Amino acid sequence: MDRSWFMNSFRENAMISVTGFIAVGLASKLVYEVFNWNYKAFLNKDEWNKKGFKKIPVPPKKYLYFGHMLSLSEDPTAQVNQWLKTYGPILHLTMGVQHWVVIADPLLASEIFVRNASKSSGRQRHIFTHTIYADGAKGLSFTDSGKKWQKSRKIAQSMLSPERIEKFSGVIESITDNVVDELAKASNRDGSVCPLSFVKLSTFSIMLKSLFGKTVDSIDDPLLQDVICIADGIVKYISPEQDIGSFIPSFSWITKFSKQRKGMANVVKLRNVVLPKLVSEAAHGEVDCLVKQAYALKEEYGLDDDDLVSMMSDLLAAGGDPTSVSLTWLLLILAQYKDVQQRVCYEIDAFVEQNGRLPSFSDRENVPYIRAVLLECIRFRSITNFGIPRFVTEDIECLGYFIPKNTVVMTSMHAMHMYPNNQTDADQFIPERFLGRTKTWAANSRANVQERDMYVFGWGRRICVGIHLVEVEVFNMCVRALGRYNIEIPMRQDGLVDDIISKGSVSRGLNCMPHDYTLKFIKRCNTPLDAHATKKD
Ligand code: HEM
Repeated sequence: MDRSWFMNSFRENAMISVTGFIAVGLASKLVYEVFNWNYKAFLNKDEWNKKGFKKIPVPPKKYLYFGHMLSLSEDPTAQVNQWLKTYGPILHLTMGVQHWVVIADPLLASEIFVRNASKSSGRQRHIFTHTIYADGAKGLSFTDSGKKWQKSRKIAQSMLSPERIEKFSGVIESITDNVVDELAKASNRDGSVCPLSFVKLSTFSIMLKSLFGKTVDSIDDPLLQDVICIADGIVKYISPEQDIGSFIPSFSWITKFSKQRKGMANVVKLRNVVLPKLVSEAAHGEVDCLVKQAYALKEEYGLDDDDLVSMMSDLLAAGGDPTSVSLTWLLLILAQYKDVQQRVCYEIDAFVEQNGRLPSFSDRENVPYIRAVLLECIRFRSITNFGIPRFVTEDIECLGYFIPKNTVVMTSMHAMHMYPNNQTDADQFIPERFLGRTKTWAANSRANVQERDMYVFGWGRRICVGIHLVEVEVFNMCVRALGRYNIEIPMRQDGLVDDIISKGSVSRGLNCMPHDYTLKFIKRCNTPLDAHATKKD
């Protein structure tokens, strides 16, 4: 039995030196809770074994009181995906007092999150995100789907509409160009470069500029450091192992005094200093930015300044962090699959020869291979595995299954993208499978389940509001990096190149990151872009 997942949270909480007194108290409390839990489990039993419904498979190694918590390995994502492979596309896990249902079948997910949207659009009661960070009802990402959430969501959707994002296309292109140049400089200086901090400079600069009209030039900018620190904190503390008290209420005292709680409190403190100032300066300043638009709508929608601050904090974090992860996968995949990189370069060069400039996002129709590569990147390596878990607020009956109220439901994006019914050779990187796909990612993600190719942005009412912005950023990074540079994984001393992609991913909070890697950026010579630049001179 691998208890490392569970034990890590204890180790981090520095609760190792338990005195005899505490140990006896704890043991008595445990015995009481076990009886209590057993009794409750007995009463609730029928909910999960209702007559006339199919039984949702329960993986083995479910322990008394702790349920599956002790069976999750060091890497819970890999363990759950392994169970999904073995027991089928729907699982029932018990995590202490919580019941989780994990789905790998897109059709089932669609039935639960789209057809039963009114019952499945709550958010998990995670103490850090739901209670401490969102204060129960503020902002967008971690609140329940009540009236305030609906209003905030409407404003966010209008702020991030394709038409509004189009107005910032010049800003996005120029920030991406600067970051690509910085990557190349660092690669020349040091022999190779780890892209993570540079792509964060790109995604967070784009968020700061478009939301607040703020410009940051370097990774060391204090404002950039603050917002990255807030986003990192949210991504870290939202993961379930940070929140033992929500699974085992009798251990909630650990959470109260834990290092994590202090960490989350510091994140909220920093947010409460940085965000109100940013929002106020943007709302009353001269620069055109998305906060101005939100500020103008706030009274009509019955929101106050605090609501706007929480919402902007959500957009900043959700906008900056996962997009940077998708860019790290993109650069790695392009570097490792050299033949794909070469075909992308041919397509860029052909476009430049005809048009005298690099393709912009509005030219995506004219670069079908690049479109297919970017879609396949998103499918092949999921940026997040479980997304932001949902909470079921009313009993659901779907496709012969019964999911009781108060269940946490989540999808495994990885398992869905690798689902054999959806894709042939799903574990291979084959961009050609998507040649001919013309839908934008936002349209693809909202399409009827039979027509969807991507699941990483979620489902139904709570589907990600930033899909269009992500696609624009990913497109620009691909085109603007490979328009001017080739990227390579540095050769080892033995003359071979590491296969980093096959190592799989590393969980960081909600995100799935590539294993550490560096890249070489090599200037491409005699490209059509150079020829056009010379002609202009
Ligand atoms: C590659 C990048 C991104 C990925 C993989 C991603 C993924 C997700 C997922 C899985 C959800 C939960 C959806 C659900 O519950 O069904 C979500 C929600 C959300 N995303 Fe994204 N996202 C990304 C980028 C962005 C960007 C750029 C923004 C904004 C600028 C954004 C803003 C949000 C917000 C506000 C929510 C909460 C929506 C709600 O609860 O109503 N995301 N995202």
